[in-house]
Amino acid sequence: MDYISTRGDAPVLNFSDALLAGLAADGGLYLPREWPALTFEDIRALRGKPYQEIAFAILKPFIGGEIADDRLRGMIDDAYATFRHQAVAPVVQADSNRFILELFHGSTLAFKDVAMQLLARLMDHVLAERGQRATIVGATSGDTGGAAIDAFAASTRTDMFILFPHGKVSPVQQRQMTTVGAANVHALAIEGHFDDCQNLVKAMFADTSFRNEVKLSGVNSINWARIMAQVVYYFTSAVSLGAPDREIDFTVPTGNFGDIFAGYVAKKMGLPIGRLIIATNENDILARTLETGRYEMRGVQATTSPSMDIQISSNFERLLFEASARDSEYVRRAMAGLKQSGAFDIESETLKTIRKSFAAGRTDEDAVASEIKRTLEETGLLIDPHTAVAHAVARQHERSQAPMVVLSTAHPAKFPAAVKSASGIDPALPAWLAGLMDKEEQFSVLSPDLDMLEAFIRAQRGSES
Ligand SMILES: Cc1ncc(COP(=O)(O)O)c(C=O)c1O
Ligand SMILES: N[C@@H](CCOP(=O)(O)O)C(=O)O
Repeated sequence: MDYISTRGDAPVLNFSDALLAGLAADGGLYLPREWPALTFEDIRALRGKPYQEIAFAILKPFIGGEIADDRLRGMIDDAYATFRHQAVAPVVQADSNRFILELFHGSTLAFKDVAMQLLARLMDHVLAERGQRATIVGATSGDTGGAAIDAFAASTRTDMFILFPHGKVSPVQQRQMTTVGAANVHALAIEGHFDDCQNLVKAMFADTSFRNEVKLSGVNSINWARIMAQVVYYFTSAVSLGAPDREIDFTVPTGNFGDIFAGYVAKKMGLPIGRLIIATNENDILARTLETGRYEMRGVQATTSPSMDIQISSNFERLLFEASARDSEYVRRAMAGLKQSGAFDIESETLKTIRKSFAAGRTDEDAVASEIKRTLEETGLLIDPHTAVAHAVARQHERSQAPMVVLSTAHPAKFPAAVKSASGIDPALPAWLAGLMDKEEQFSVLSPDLDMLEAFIRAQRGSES
């Protein structure tokens, strides 16, 4: 399978090279040249199969023959053996026609584990085959960082630097990044917002000499392999609810647009998804964009769903590319507008195409707290604030013709203060994380300065490679 950049000006790569590249050299994001298509019968045949087997069927066409089948199966099995639920991503009924897809049964209690556990194995495999090492950088608003550090702590071929906004992640999220104690991983608290961290990561990729010198790679959802691994649970949940014989709607709590874009990919591959509902907190840039056709940044608000406190939603670029019939010149213009003025307008045909598949809604902080309480009363389930954002928005978009699946992206124990204040219940961390809050932390505090950051990475990486 060939991979092309959304900006049309980077080399076409195979899967392994796209995996290691992270971001394309022209600043764009890699996507497969064409979408693998599954027939109605192919999808029906997935019913009743274990998660791992469905993962193999969905992922193989994206990887082509680059990894032997038995090796790929082994990596999938190992990745999902780390999950504490046999189904990996179980579906729980919340109402007659509303279901919750639980994506938080991995080691760090967030949906990021689903992709990150596989990504670490894929990267180590490709690096080992080539006899290479890589320096991985990542930006996190809280969950990507913990999942990445957990997944890569055992890696012998990578040095990892995770940038998080100082003081703006939950205490559990912070400790999942700062207490691992592995020599190859470094947690960096940046004085700024998540968008500053993400901009620094993109700036490091744009600095060609640094990129080549340290063999830079990335694990944010700018890396295609992250999206690819997340496509799988759209299939597992949809077939468990009767697809392909009926349409399924999904509501996804959205920040960087990676998770919901994976749903769009599943739809492109033939899964009968009716609507993909973008759910935002008060940082509602995506809901406003769907409504007005103008993507326009405003200041970031701190909320109880901090992982979605984002203004620059990286994967929206992938959607623009697809919805504009892969017009890379248009994508380049839009991204230049965003960089220069913090805004761009979506062409009317592209917007029409987006609105055919997507709808959007926002919630405020009061609604999130009420939703946590209401869901507990109605279903007995304690949900986290990100899931509550999605649940509240899902209620606005339900229709009798299709079941609604709400993606539950984090365990409530990652956000105990917000959950307790809304529900009165203090959610306990699972046994394997007991003692997390008492462990000694190790992290460095840095200002959002590219030169200083690159110097820091050179020095730390140099001392350990
Ligand atoms: C718990 C949680 N929910 C939702 C999101 C938003 O997902 P995405 O950035 O893929 O849109 C994030 C961050 O990515 C998250 O950590
Ligand atoms: N919400 C994310 C932000 C980074 O998103 P990613 O999916 O691009 O890695 C987080 O928790 O870090």
